[in-house]
Amino acid sequence: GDSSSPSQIISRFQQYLQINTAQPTPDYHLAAEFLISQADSISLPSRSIEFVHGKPLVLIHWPGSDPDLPSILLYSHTDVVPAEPHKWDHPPFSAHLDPSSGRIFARGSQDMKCVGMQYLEAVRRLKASGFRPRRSVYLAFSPDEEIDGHDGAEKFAYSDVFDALNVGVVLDEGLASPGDSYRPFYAERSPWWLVIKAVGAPGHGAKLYDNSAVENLFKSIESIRRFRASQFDLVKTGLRAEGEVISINTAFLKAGTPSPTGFVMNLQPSEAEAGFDIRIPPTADPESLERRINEEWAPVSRNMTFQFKQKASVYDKEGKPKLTKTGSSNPWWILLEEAVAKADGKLGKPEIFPAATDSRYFREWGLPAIGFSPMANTPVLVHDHNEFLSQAEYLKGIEVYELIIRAFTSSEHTGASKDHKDEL
Ligand SMILES: CSCC[C@H](NC=O)C(=O)O
Ligand SMILES: [Zn+2]
Ligand SMILES: [Zn+2]
Repeated sequence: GDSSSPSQIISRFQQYLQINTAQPTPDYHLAAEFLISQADSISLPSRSIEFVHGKPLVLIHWPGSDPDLPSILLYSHTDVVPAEPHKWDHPPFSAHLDPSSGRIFARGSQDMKCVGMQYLEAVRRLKASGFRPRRSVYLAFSPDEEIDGHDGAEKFAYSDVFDALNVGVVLDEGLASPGDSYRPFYAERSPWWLVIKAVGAPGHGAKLYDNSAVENLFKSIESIRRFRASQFDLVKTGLRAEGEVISINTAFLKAGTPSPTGFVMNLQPSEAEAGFDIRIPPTADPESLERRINEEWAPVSRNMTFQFKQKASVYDKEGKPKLTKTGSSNPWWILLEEAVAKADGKLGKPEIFPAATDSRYFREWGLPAIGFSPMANTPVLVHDHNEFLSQAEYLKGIEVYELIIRAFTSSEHTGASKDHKDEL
């Protein structure tokens, strides 16, 4: 049929969603093959690059008429988080379209196969209309975002391939919005995965004594919980947005002496451990949090040690907090606002993304990166059961990207890129 018809557009989205790219065993090759076939069908050159064997990144190029201008990078990740099929109303890789609501159910429908395909559809339409971009446009489809991006975005952002693209601005994922405004993100919180460990003399389960491992750990946990409550209160009272406070949540608790029937009940263990997922906004002071960890959460005086399983810096290469400028100080931001308005959409106020995205690897170079997924009137279902996006919202998002790409590629401002960032 007509490749520009809504049913064909939706069918291509469904095809991408049906490729099972769930961690920890994503079918990256099938996804790459599909994406390359999409590039072929709109006559754009593409390549599949394996910075790490078995983990292809697909790069598609729409050459601009002024290739010396910094380019636009339309970025997305191809992997998705796992799903528990029996807890879904429709199989998570069926991309079932509910005829009455128009909802498409699939893992990845919001995070973020929607965005990757919308970029492609927007380019397809602009190209068909005869539009020729001034700047070059690159589409990158990257592996491994969901497991840290080390073999995906990080390798890419540090590669010669990336340097050769002369990227001036990156568009990456945002979050759905239950209201009618799209949500733009100018920064994200840095993940710190902290494991604290306490040791202490073992003893009889009937004895009350100080400095057992578990007592030592509990003192830390009490302090951690007070800190957590103080941060959460700022959100509950509306003083801060979710992305503006430090979050800390328990990932695991570990202590006890195993026995064939469970745990030994009358023995106080000599070691106890806990793991925490901490997220720090770039607006917070990481040194003061480190002091808290050293002095209150894992003090040597209480026989405690700690280690980080993950510790992303809040600073970029130049030692500045990883923030993309917003509003009138960033010409890209203005272009985004104008494009969304032109599409009759609303743009909410800039937010800090509460979790991690691959944008951190681009912001690390001082590059502007904007998190934006055009999904309004949609519940936030990233990583949840029954993740869905309505076909109307999906189609609307393509129009929004058409206008964004038009605006970004036409603008004459020189912009800045990784090696020439003095202008932004
Ligand atoms: C530290 S890499 C983990 C990346 C992951 N990103 C999306 O959920 C996250 O937990 O935020
Ligand atoms: Zn994502
Ligand atoms: Zn995710």
